[in-house]
Amino acid sequence: MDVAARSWHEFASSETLALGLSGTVAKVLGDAIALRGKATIAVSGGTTPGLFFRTLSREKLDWAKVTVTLIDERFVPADSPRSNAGLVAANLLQHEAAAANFVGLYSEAGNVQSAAQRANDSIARSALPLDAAILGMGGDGHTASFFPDAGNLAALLDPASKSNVLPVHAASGIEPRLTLTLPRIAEAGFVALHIEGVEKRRVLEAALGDGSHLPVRAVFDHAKTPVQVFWTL
Ligand SMILES: O=C(O)[C@H](O)[C@@H](O)[C@H](O)[C@H](O)COP(=O)(O)O
Repeated sequence: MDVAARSWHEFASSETLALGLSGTVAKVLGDAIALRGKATIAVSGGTTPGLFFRTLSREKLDWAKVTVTLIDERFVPADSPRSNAGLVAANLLQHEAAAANFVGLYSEAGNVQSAAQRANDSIARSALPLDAAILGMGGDGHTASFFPDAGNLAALLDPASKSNVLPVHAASGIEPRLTLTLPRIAEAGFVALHIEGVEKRRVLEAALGDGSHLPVRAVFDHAKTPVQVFWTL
């Protein structure tokens, strides 16, 4: 299968990358609002996106018409230091973007399977189709919570999946996880992969090489639009 076309956007610093990605995302969301009266964006957690979030939070657009959700979440409450919802609340849903609507994936359900079912339904009601999906990538080539050691990786990456959100049990994910499935991400109008550093560039190049089975490759193979890679040293 040919790898989906991709675009490589290289920046001199994290600061200029954050400005470039924020400006691009703000235009994507503004165009969606102009066309449909609303916009949805799913963002990733981790250590990389903080500066991008803080920069995007100051973009001037009709944030009240924007729904922000998550690409994936650790099965922890929002007040946990491991929570992606907490990261987004503290860094993105501030300033101009404080007016946005947020739909998380975690709920107090007794277990991650029940939480995934609840999230599956709430995402269907309020966040699909995504106008923008902003992905990160781990050093093992995972993106979202598509961990190589996930027991249900085939289900997570099934391009024909009807599920929106699935639970994930993977030792490398630390806590149980909740993640959007590959098709819900691949269907987004704009898909960006935000990675920083030489090592992650090497991992991505390996993932895009012939015969690679690193999970991030599935996004490039199935995205309906060229994946926009935003990278800096
Ligand atoms: O919940 C998460 O951790 C993210 O959604 C995950 O997919 C992240 O994007 C990668 O693990 C990269 O994380 P870093 O930015 O910390 O390297």
